[in-house]
Amino acid sequence: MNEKLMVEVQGLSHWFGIGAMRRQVLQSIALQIAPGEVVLLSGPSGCGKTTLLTLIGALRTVQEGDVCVFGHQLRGSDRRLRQQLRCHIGMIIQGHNLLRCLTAEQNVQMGADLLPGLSYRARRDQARYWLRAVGLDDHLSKLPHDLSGGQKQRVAIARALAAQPQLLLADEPTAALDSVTGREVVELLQRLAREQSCAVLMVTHDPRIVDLADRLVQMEDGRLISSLG
Ligand SMILES: Nc1ncnc2c1ncn2[C@@H]1O[C@H](COP(=O)(O)OP(=O)(O)OP(=O)(O)O)[C@@H](O)[C@H]1O
Repeated sequence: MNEKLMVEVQGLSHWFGIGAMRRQVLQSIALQIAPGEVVLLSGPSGCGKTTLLTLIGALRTVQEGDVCVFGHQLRGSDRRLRQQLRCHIGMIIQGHNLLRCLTAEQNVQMGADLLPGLSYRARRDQARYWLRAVGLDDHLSKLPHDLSGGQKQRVAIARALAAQPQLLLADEPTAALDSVTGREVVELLQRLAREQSCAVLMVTHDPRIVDLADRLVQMEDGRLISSLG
């Protein structure tokens, strides 16, 4: 285990289903991500990208292989450790996952609520800062159903960033965004990676943001087939 790495995956395999329906979706994956590194993960639909992301994000039980996050082994880990680690992992998932009864500002403030020792006002200021950073300062008090798909995606991104994660896992974060906004958002993620030594692993099919990555990793049929630095 290398403690200087944010993520160290070795020999990771994963199966879904039981009995005759059991099917292997990840095959002996190896992946390392250093602090401040932005890694893009791409590959055909169904090849296992989201499964890999959720395993690294401590949202699934590791069946076989090593998954070390911030130097902690997830295989065989208890629920408390996974909960503690998740406080430092930002997730931007497909479908936004915003709370419908909360405004954009309140949704983002939930991210800042994970930071210890901040007053209500400081957490609110954090929420406003990140909403401004994703270009939504005019939409603070809107509920999710009054926002477009791209705006909801930006609120979800602001919420993840407001928690100042050490590791950010993003599943197609630019999918609902136009090319200018998509690039701006990824530039923001890149800046966060640099300034806060946060590691970023992003699933994307978006060729417009490839140049913003430190490394491109390609996946096919549950295997990593290439890694270009
Ligand atoms: N909970 C589950 N139960 C059973 N099979 C699943 C489950 N989740 C995913 N799978 C299957 O595992 C395989 C990998 O799915 P995964 O969502 O990781 O792929 P993906 O590369 O992220 O696809 P996409 O680009 O379409 O989001 C697919 O064949 C999928 O149908």
